[in-house]
Amino acid sequence: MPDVEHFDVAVIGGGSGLSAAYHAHQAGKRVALIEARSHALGGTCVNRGCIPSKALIQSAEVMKTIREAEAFGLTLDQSSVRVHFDRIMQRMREQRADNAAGAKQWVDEALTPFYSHARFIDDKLLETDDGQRITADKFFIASGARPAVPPIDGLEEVGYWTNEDVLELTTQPRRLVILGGGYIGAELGHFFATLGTEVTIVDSGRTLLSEDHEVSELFTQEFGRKVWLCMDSRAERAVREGAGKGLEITQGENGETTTVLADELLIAAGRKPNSDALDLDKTGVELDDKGWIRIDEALRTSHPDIYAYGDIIGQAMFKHTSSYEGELAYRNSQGSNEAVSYRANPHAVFSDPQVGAVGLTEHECQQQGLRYRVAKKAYADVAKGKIVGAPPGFAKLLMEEGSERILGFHMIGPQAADLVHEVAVAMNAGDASAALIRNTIHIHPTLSELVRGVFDELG
Ligand SMILES: Cc1cc2nc3c(=O)[nH]c(=O)nc-3n(C[C@H](O)[C@H](O)[C@H](O)COP(=O)(O)OP(=O)(O)OC[C@H]3O[C@@H](n4cnc5c(N)ncnc54)[C@H](O)[C@@H]3O)c2cc1C
Ligand SMILES: NC(=O)c1ccc[n+]([C@@H]2O[C@H](COP(=O)([O-])OP(=O)(O)OC[C@H]3O[C@@H](n4cnc5c(N)ncnc54)[C@H](O)[C@@H]3O)[C@@H](O)[C@H]2O)c1
Repeated sequence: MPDVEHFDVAVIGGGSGLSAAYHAHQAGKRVALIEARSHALGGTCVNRGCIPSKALIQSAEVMKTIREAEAFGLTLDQSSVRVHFDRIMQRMREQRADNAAGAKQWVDEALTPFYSHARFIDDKLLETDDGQRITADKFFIASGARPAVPPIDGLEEVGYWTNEDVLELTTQPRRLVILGGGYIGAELGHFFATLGTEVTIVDSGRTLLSEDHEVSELFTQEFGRKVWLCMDSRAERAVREGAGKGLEITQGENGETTTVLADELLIAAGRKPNSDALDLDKTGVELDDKGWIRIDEALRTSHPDIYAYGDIIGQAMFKHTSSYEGELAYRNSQGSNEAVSYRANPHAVFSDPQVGAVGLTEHECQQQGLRYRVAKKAYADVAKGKIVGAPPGFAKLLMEEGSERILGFHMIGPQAADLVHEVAVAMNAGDASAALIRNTIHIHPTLSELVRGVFDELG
């Protein structure tokens, strides 16, 4: 029988798992970190998600600036612009490797790493594939999620990419069909389309993105200028025609069936939890019917010494959110009792236009029976908005009637992801009063005047 090594804390997953591990290490605990992929510390965000996708999108943003130069009095020979796809991909891979190496260095120095796949073989007893056994006082499961592939006839035979395969490309596809117009479809669609790939997005919804309805509507309208959109569409089967591949789709309830063809097919239709290979039945940790780990407000599972956070709990699947959850879960494991709160949890879609938001959408305000007031202001309404070219886009504020509490804030347009933060800070401060922003002097001329301006509307 292999020896069992005991730790204060054991963390499964070297992505946001590093958050709980970091706080445990800072507190002087002996920490075991179990990660199946030794070359990919930092998990999805560093290796398959945030970092590589944003590195690619940066190249698209530069291309957009070149394409729009004329409007700012700069004439460029557009036909001389060359896309070196291989260099763009190489740059992304270097950034990814650099980040992963930095994370690995810290793990190797600060923690006790086990680079192997782990599963529970008993209550509070883990075994790795290479035969090591680990017990701990407290466990943290941060084993994440992977691409969900819908059961579409013929898909496996025809072949497809996920966001992970895209990162290994060396040549640019001429035409691409993307199934799914959520975060990944909007972001990678922006990357490919801006660099000249003919992109078609197929989605079952009526608009792209699950944002406040006015943001989703404007996004769909603007994004539809550079990609083909097949909305309200059901994928019936995957097909191959000559060298091309694509989807047979039906639009609407009784709509016609058509085929959308391209060189390649990218599936971006949501995520699936990595709970299936952990043998959680040995621990009593409960899953919901889709396999996400059930947790309470303290991020504790149904086992008192096992916590779970990050994508594996299926809530707000963002890097910054899982880092926050990791710190909270660690504190709760040490006697604190703080409830997780997503009230002021911001998010962004790094597409074109860009989206940034925090708090409730207008539909959520209605569903919760809240009495609210709405204000909206366009980029073109502020000086800096005009200076940057008066792009389509706006800021939208939802404020509670009477209390003046900020309920939600939504932006679509340049720098929306950065601009939304001051509202998140205000929502975290005291009574989350809209007056906090209204009474703050903002620099002129900046796009932050759009944020202040929309608060002024309800002053
Ligand atoms: C294309 C894409 C772009 C994204 N862009 C953004 C963005 O811009 N901003 C943002 O905030 N979020 C973004 N996200 C979401 C973000 O990446 C995730 O929410 C976050 O990385 C989740 O972290 P996690 O630790 O829960 O899971 P992961 O990072 O997936 O970590 C789980 C780790 O556990 C390991 N593991 C799993 N099972 C076991 C086991 N049994 N034994 C040992 N190891 C195991 C895996 O190898 C993995 O390394 C993006 C996601 C994708 C897919
Ligand atoms: N900027 C960011 O923070 C960022 C970026 C990328 C990914 N992510 C995270 O990764 C997660 C996964 O992203 P995603 O884009 O795969 O999922 P998503 O949930 O954002 O979007 C999936 C889309 O696919 C559509 N869809 C699903 N099945 C379909 C089917 N059979 N036919 C037609 N349409 C279908 C849905 O209607 C939806 O619009 C996100 O939820 C997000 O948490 C975050």
